[in-house]
Amino acid sequence: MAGEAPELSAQERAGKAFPVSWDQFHRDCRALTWRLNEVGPFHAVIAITRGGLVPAAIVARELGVRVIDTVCIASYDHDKQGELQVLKGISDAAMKLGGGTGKGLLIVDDLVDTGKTGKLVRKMLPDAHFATVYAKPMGRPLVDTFITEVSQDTWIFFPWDTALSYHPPLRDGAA
Ligand SMILES: O=P(O)(O)OC[C@H]1O[C@H](OP(=O)(O)OP(=O)(O)O)[C@H](O)[C@@H]1O
Ligand code: HPA
Ligand SMILES: [Mg+2]
Repeated sequence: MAGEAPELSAQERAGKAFPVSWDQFHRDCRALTWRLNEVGPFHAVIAITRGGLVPAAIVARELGVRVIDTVCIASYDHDKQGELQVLKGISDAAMKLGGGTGKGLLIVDDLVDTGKTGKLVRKMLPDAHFATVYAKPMGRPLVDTFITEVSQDTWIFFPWDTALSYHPPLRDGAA
C-alpha cells in the first residue's frame, strides 16, 4: 500500500552484525565436537541443509561418524522467513538406525534463531540429540548442545555467505 513502511527483513530487524570467518567457524565446530564426544557415540549425523552441511562435515570427521544424511528444509529467502518447506525428509536407512525415533542420531545445524526449523526436525526425530554451533535465545531451549549464544537482535554472517570487501574507517561514518 502507498505510504506504508516497507517490511524489514530479519537481518535488518536484527541490527547487530556478528561476522564469522572460516577460521572461527572451524574452531567453534571443533569446540562443539569436544562437547558432543561426551554425549555420543552416534550412529549417524543428520545435517539440516543447507547451513548444517558445513558443521556436519566437520563434526562427523572429528567424531569418526561415516553415515551422514540430510533433512532439506527451506524457510529464509535470503533473510526473510516464510513457511517452512520440507524438500527432502530423513532417509529410511537413517530412520532405521535411530529406531524410528532418532535415538543415537545427531542432528546438526549452523544455528537456531526462532527455533522453527529445529522444532520441525525434533518432531521427526524426538529422541535424537540436536546440536548447533550458535544459538539465539528464542531457539536455545530446543538445542541440546551449542557453543556460542548471540542475542536475538544479532544477525550471524557465515563465511560461505560473505566475501572480503572494503570497509570505510569509523570516522568516515562506518557503523
Ligand atoms: O531457528 P530458525 O528461525 O528456524 O532459523 C534457523 C535456520 O535458518 C537458517 O536456514 P535457512 O532456512 O536460511 O536455509 P539454509 O540453511 O539453506 O541457508 C539456518 O541455517 C537454520 O537452519
Ligand atoms: O542470524 C542468522 N544468520 C544467517 N542465517 C540465519 N537464518 C536465521 N537466522 C540467521
Ligand atoms: Mg538452515
